[in-house]
Amino acid sequence: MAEQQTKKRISFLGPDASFTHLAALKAFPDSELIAYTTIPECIEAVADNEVEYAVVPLENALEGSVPLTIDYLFHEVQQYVTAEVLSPIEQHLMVHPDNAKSDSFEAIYSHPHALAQCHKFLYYTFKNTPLEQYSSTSAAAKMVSELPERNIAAIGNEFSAQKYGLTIVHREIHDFHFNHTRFFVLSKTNHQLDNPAHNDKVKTTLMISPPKDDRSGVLHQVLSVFAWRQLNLSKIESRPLKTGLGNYFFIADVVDDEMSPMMQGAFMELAALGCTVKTLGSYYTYE
Ligand SMILES: O=C(O)C(=O)C[C@]1(C(=O)O)C=C[C@@H](O)C=C1
Repeated sequence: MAEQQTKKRISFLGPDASFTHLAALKAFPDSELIAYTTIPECIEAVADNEVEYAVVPLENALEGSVPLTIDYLFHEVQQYVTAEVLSPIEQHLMVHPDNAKSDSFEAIYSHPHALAQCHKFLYYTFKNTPLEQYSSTSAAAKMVSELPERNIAAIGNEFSAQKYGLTIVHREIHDFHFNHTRFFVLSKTNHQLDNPAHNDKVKTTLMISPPKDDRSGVLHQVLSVFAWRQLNLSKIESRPLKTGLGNYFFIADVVDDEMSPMMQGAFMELAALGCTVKTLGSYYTYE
């Protein structure tokens, strides 16, 4: 008798109708999706075996990386990227139906990345309206739906307006088109999942801490490790080590499998240079 496949449990940045929820639905249409309030809680749920996978936002095409995700993966846990998911992002301004005729608001609430993606719209349309950061776009939408007596608005996706019964009063308010967010699917074990739109290209994400002697040219040396091996870096950026101003680690995406001979050689050379490398594993790219 076929083993009863227990449903996989997936944590995501909630509540329902966040962009992360939509990404989790795309990646795991038949799993048990469990909403958490913050990104660290999603990641800790994997660490504590409450769930098998976490879906968390990593970077946005307009705003760049989500620092909390990167810093938590670097400083707090060893987890692996088993898949990446890319989602188009459309931001709308929404209000409780009782306030649908307002043309000014006490405040506008949303996730900091969502507020930043709509900076120009907000500056030119609601210049003097306080912008309040919230844990997620859907949390902001849910709060606005529960407080009709306050003349406030939220920024979020169409799904959250429907879910929480809000009226969209300004559509597509993000400043640039082609707005996408990249999400990581995290696990305690290093393996690769099929993703809904993967091709056979594989990426590896590394967190590289330079040697402590702070000698000049170390970044050039690190880049050379990949360059002469023709290992394509699709991304590299620095993040504070939190050991003092000017101390950084680098997060890099390399377009190759970490088990390839060239990548194994790169790991050895980086160690010989005195670098510490934390790998987040290899995964199929999402095209
Ligand atoms: O707030 C949400 O809906 C999220 O899923 C988080 C998040 C993010 O962290 O960037 C995801 C996609 C958008 O860029 C806006 C916010």
